[in-house]
Amino acid sequence: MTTQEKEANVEIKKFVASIGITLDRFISQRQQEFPYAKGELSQILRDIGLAAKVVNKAIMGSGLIGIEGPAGERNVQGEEQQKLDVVANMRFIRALTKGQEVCAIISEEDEEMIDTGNHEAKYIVAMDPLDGSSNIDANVPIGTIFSIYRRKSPVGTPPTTEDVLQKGANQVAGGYVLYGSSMILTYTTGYGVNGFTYDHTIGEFILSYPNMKIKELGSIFSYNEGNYNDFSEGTKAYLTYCRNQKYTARYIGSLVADFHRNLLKGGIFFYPATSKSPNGKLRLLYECNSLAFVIEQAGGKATDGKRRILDIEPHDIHQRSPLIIGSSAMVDDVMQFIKNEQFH
Ligand SMILES: O=P(O)(O)OC[C@H]1O[C@](O)(COP(=O)(O)O)[C@@H](O)[C@@H]1O
Ligand SMILES: [Mg+2]
Ligand SMILES: [Mg+2]
Repeated sequence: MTTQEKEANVEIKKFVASIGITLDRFISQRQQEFPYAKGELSQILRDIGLAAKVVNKAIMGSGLIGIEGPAGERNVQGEEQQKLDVVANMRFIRALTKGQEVCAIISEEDEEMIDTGNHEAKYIVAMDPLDGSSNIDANVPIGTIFSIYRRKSPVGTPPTTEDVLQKGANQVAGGYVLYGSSMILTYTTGYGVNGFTYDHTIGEFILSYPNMKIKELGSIFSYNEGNYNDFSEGTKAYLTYCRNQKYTARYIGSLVADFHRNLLKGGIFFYPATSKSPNGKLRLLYECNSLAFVIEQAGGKATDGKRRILDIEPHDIHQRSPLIIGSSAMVDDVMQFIKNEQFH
């Protein structure tokens, strides 16, 4: 072999080595750690990755192909649906149905549970197909949030509401996709949190954030200042404490983006009960549960101000919950301030 060929070989090896592990390979490697695993959950994670690629393409080109703006319908929450809410919803439902490993889906955009017809399938998916809808047209990062559960009803029968009304602690996987300056898929199956960045030059998600951990004590606090007057005295007292600590205030208004930033940098996000949303604004089954699973696996905490989010028994697929989530020491501090308010 000539020197040139040897050098070229070295370059090729270097290039190949520089490509991190792909999501696909990571999933397969992890699956081997569970001898009983048959690949169904792996397939669902792949289906989510596929749908995310398609949705990302639609988002990137939305201004060019006229899918910005309202769709002219309202969803079950009474919110005006954006065209991209509808597109993302369709794409994720299609990918999960065609993947054949999911028997039922609940979505922010659908009033009722969706029976996919895959009655032999063992899994349920709860999803917020497009999170941060109010930011779509402003080109601000948005996301997708998902939770995966094992069904409770017998395989081979139609899924029931009992299958979808499960507490967060029953999740077998939870995560989100962030559509920002780059697309990042982050998830946990209960064995740590890993983040994958999409490399569009090779069309693959590449492991870029292995074994993510959140700082015990961060210095970012994140909430909608416009709701301040509605907050409880304890929450207001904590916000004063944050200001006195010279913490940094950051609020994007897309839950996934605010969450991801705090996960990387350390911080706390909260959307408490307000007069407009007495039970909080965010939805337990397809916004709070998944992020609570991820944050706990990263060493943080998530509460509704009274209970651990993952212990809340749901009674309605679209029920809302106050959410306080992030660095464990900061969540403990808020809880202390809330506890103290009862004594004043
Ligand atoms: O505009 P507000 O009241 O601050 O609410 C922002 C919150 O609402 C949401 O946009 C709700 O999610 P959807 O966009 O999926 O409906 C969150 O992403 C975000 O954290
Ligand atoms: Mg949302
Ligand atoms: Mg949404």
